[in-house]
Parts: sequence; structure tokens; C-alpha cells
Amino acid sequence: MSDILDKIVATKKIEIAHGLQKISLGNQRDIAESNNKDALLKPRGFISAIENKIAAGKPGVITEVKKASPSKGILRDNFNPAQIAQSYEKHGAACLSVLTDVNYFQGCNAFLQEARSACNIPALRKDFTIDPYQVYEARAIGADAILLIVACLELNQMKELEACAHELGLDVLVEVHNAPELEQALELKTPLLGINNRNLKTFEVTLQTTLSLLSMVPQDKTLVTESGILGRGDVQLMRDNQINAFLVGEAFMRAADPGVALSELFS
Ligand SMILES: O=C(O)c1ccccc1NCC(=O)[C@H](O)[C@H](O)COP(=O)(O)O
Repeated sequence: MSDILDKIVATKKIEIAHGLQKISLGNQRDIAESNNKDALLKPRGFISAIENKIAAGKPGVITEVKKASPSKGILRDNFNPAQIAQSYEKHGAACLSVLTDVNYFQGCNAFLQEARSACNIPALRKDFTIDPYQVYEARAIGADAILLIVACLELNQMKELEACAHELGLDVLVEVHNAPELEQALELKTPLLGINNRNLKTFEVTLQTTLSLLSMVPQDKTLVTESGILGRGDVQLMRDNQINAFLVGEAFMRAADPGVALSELFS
């Protein structure tokens, strides 16, 4: 694991222990399950939203709602998750990815709730999921999908977390950085596979990470290239390699209107 992931995971363990003192696992599960019966909160298909865009010949863009990051610091001062989500939806986003981590990304659960309730597209809870408690919490705050990062999980943990997510109707995005992680990810059921172009040890970003792993990705997976998509040349390079799903944060967060930036990047 990288230094930053080590630190984040250590913080998550403390957060989970504190969370359990406030809301028990059983109560969190009850809230999650009752959300599934609520018309406004029941899961919106995250994977199908991406696949539908691609089937219509459009890029499937997961648009990020991210105030700050460890590698870049503050990305956006005027940060209004509801307005950002509405702008993304208006300009053709498939889905949202909302950072809920407090300590490293200056996010919070309320950002996901505000963003999702302001629009009709599905939302990924972008956090560092290591325990079933967080999966229940994700659904309890209205998330439609969770992220599993292979670099910080054992295979048996990932399988457990994936099963827990699927039981609740949540989709799973599994994220890898290299070939050994990709092999592990292929042991999961989810068809949604993210390749993150950011090296979490050095924070260096190169789109070659996605390109170098491409031949290992089975045809039946929906591949998402993540991080470092900043210009139209980056989009074109990926599309030339038949990659049609993208996760983009910084390029939109630094723009005056994130949705306008989305349409300019992908038009
Ligand atoms: O962005 C970071 O500094 C970071 C550090 C440690 C773990 C994860 C990190 N980023 C999360 C992401 O994967 C990105 O937010 C996402 O792929 C969008 O990337 P970008 O378009 O480059 O903002």
C-alpha cells in the first residue's frame, strides 16, 4: 500500500469505530434498507447509467464533486454540491462521484446527500471502503454505488464488501493501478472496472497506466479511465483506444461552471 493509502486507511478505522458508537451496525443497516423502499432514495442504476450513454454513442462520464485532494489541495472555493450536480446533469453527465472523506478531501456525507437530491443521476460514494459498516452507511446516505480500491483490500474483504453492496442494490466500481491489482479485480462480479492513472506513492499521473493495462481487460467489463483527464487530447487518446467511460474531477472543479466544462471537454 502507498504511504497516503496507509494513512487514509488508518484514519478510516478510527472513523468506523467512532461511527459505531453513534449508530450501531444494525441501525445503519435498517436505515439503508428503509431507503431502498423510499421512491426518492432507492438505488439509481449507476452502471446502467454509464452503459446507456455508451450504447447511445456518447461518453459515459462520471463527474466528480471534490473540494480538495491530497495531491492538489483546494480545488474549488465556491463549492456548492447541489449546484454542481445540477450543472453536470444538465450537460450530459452519466453519474456523480462525490468525495465524502473529511480529513484528506474536505468532503462529508452531506455533500453526497445535497448533490444527489438536487438531480436525477446516480451517485458514487467516493471514499475508502474497508468495512461493511461503510457500505450500509453509503446506502443510508443515499449512495447508488461504492468504490473498492484493490490497493487497500484483500481479495476476501473485497468479495465480502461487494456481496454486502449487491445485497443492498448498490453497484460497485473496483479500482486498480497495476497488473497484479487488475488480476485481483477480475475475481469480483462487478462489470465496472476503473483504472486509476494516479500513482498513489508519487502522485504522478500518466494516461499510459490505462493504455498499458488495456490488453488485460476482458471484453465484458466496462472500463473507466480515472484521473488526469484534463484536455480534449486526453479524451481523444482514450476514445481512439475504444475507452468510452471516464472519471473526471479536477478539470471540472477548477472551472467556473463544471457542467459547461464537461460539455466543452467531451463535445
Ligand atoms: O487525488 C488525489 O490526490 C488522491 C490521493 C489519494 C487517493 C486518491 C486520490 N484521488 C482520488 C481520485 O481517484 C480522483 O479524485 C479521481 O480519479 C479524479 O481525478 P482527477 O480528474 O485527476 O481529479
